[in-house]
Amino acid sequence: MTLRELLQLPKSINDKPITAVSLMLGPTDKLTPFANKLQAQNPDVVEWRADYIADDFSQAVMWQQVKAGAQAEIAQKDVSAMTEAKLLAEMDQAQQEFNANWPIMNQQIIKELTGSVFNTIGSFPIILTYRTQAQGGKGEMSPLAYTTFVVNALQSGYHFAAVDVEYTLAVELREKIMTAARAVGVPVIMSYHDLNETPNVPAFLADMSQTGADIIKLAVTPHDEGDVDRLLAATQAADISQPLITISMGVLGQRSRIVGYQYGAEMTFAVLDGMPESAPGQLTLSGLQQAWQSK
Ligand SMILES: O=C1C[C@@](O)(C(=O)O)C[C@@H](O)[C@@H]1O
Repeated sequence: MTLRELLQLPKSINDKPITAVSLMLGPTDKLTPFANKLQAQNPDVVEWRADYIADDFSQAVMWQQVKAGAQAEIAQKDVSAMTEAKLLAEMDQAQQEFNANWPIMNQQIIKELTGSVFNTIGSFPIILTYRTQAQGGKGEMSPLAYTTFVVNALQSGYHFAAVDVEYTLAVELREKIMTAARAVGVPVIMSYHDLNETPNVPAFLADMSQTGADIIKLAVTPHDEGDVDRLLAATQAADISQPLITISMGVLGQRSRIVGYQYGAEMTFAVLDGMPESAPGQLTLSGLQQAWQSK
């Protein structure tokens, strides 16, 4: 099956790869300007980089907010030391209750976050990605909290075109996400970023292919042109059953984003004009299209 078929995208009218742009908005950013640019520039899919927002609604952050409110209330009261001790004990109790209620609250928060993304840009197929810091993203959640976030988003009732799972996540957590994805008919992209070098690409692709994921994505860092060639050659020679997305990052690797499809990379990530890149070396969508036209 091709990646286009897996993601249920319309047939390509040219031979070009699927174009993806990333949505990287934080809690105070507005979605509408992004949505307007999206309509105007029209990529094939949008990757929701949830790591830009999810941590602002983590259990620790939400408890800090609740606690600050309660503390402000106590501070306003003129209370004796004894009463204060009692109020602090009540706060402990409140924290325990908060923790007990957290799974349900978390579910609700994630549903609302997902809903706001789908209500604004849901006319585009959306890939769900939570990228950890170790893999080049902003996400600082624990592996378990990351897993819970992704599982909840998958179960929120909104249908994602695909879900990204980091290859570095523990096998049992990866399996949890894959099981949840399968239950709602969402294909899994197993992804790995090497932010330092271009490793042994054939070995990596073969190992990643064993995970049972539907799509394999490998982004690496070149030190010279030879590294970029190596990535492209390994993409072409890959003997795995899943569709592939391979990227050589940084300016040096930029040509992999333009010509990678000729070697078998079925999706390429670009930037909407006037938006920040989600990984080093991304071209603008218009720059990418110009590069294709001038070939
Ligand atoms: O995995 C990828 C590919 C990417 O890292 C890139 O190099 O374009 C950009 C990320 O947002 C995405 O999740």
